[in-house]
Amino acid sequence: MLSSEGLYQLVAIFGGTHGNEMSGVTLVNLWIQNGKEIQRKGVETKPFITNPRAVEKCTRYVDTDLNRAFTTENLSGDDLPYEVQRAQQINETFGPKGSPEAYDVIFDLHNTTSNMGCTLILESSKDHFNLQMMHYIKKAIAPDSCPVLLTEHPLLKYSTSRSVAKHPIGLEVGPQPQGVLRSNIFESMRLVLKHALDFIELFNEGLEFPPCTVDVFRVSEKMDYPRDTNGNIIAMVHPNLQDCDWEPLNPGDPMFQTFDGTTIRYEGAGTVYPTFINEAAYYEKQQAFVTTRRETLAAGAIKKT
Ligand SMILES: CC(=O)N[C@@H](CC(=O)O)C(=O)O
Ligand SMILES: [Zn+2]
Repeated sequence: MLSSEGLYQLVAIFGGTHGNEMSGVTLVNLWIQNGKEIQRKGVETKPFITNPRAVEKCTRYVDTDLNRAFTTENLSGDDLPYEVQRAQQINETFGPKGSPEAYDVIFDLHNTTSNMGCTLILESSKDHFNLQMMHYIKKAIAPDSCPVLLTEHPLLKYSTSRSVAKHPIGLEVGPQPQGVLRSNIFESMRLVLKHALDFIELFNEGLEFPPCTVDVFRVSEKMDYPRDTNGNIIAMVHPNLQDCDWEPLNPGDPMFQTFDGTTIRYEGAGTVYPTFINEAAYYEKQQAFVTTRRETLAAGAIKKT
C-alpha cells in the first residue's frame, strides 16, 4: 500500500502559467482575494499567479513558454529570459523539483481553443496518488466526462510549471478562445477543482482508497500542418476532424483540407484518438493536433499513515 506522511498536504493552484488562458487567471485571482472556497481540513492550499507579466499583457508568455521552462539546465542556469527567472523562483518556492521539501500537489489551470472538454493531464503512469484522484474526480463528475491525457512519452513530454510538485496535475478546459472568459468553461474548471480538493481532504482524514483502474489517453504522435518549402501552412484541419477531440480517427479518415479543397487523409497504422485539435498556441510549435492511444492504468490502494 502506497502511503504519504506528514501532518497536512501542501497544495498549490497555479493560474496564468499562460497569461491569456482566462479561467485559471480569474479563478486564482478570485481565490487570492478570498480563499474560503478552496480551504479544506488539514490542507494548506496556495493560489498563485505563475506568470504575472504575461497575465498583465494577456499573452501566452513574454520571452519564452513558462510551461516548457522547468528543465534541469534552466533551473540552474543564469542567462535568463523572464520566464526562466520566474521558473527558478517558482522552483524555490514550490520545489525544489524532485526534493522531499517540494509541494505535494500542484494543480495548473489551462484553457485550450480545442474542443477537449474538461481534461485532466497526468505526467506519470506510476503516480498512484494522482490516478486515485482522477478516478475519484471521474466518478464525481459522471455522467459528464473527464478524459485523462497521459503526457508520458520519451520525446513529447515537456517540463511544466507543475512538475516541481510531487504530484503534478494539469487541468485543460476548452473550447475557449485566448483572452476570453466563458461561464460554462469557468464553472466546469471550478467544479473539477472542488472534487480534487475534496479528494485530498478525504485522503488527509485517513480514508483508504482501494485499488482501481483509470482509462487514459496516452500521447502517441505529434502531427504538424502540411507546409510548403518555406514553412507556410498549406492546409487546415479538415471539417470532419475539427472539434472531434477524443473521437476515433481511423486510417483513411479525412485529416486536413488544402485551400483548393483537397482532402488529406490519415495514414497511420490503426485507430488513434486526436486531441488538442487546432489549438491556437500550437501553431508556433508546429502542431496541428496530437494523436493518443487508449490504455487502462491500474492504481494501488492508498492511505495516509
Ligand atoms: C494549450 C496549452 O497551453 N496547453 C498546455 C498543456 C499542459 O499544461 O500540459 C501546454 O501546452 O503547456
Ligand atoms: Zn496553457
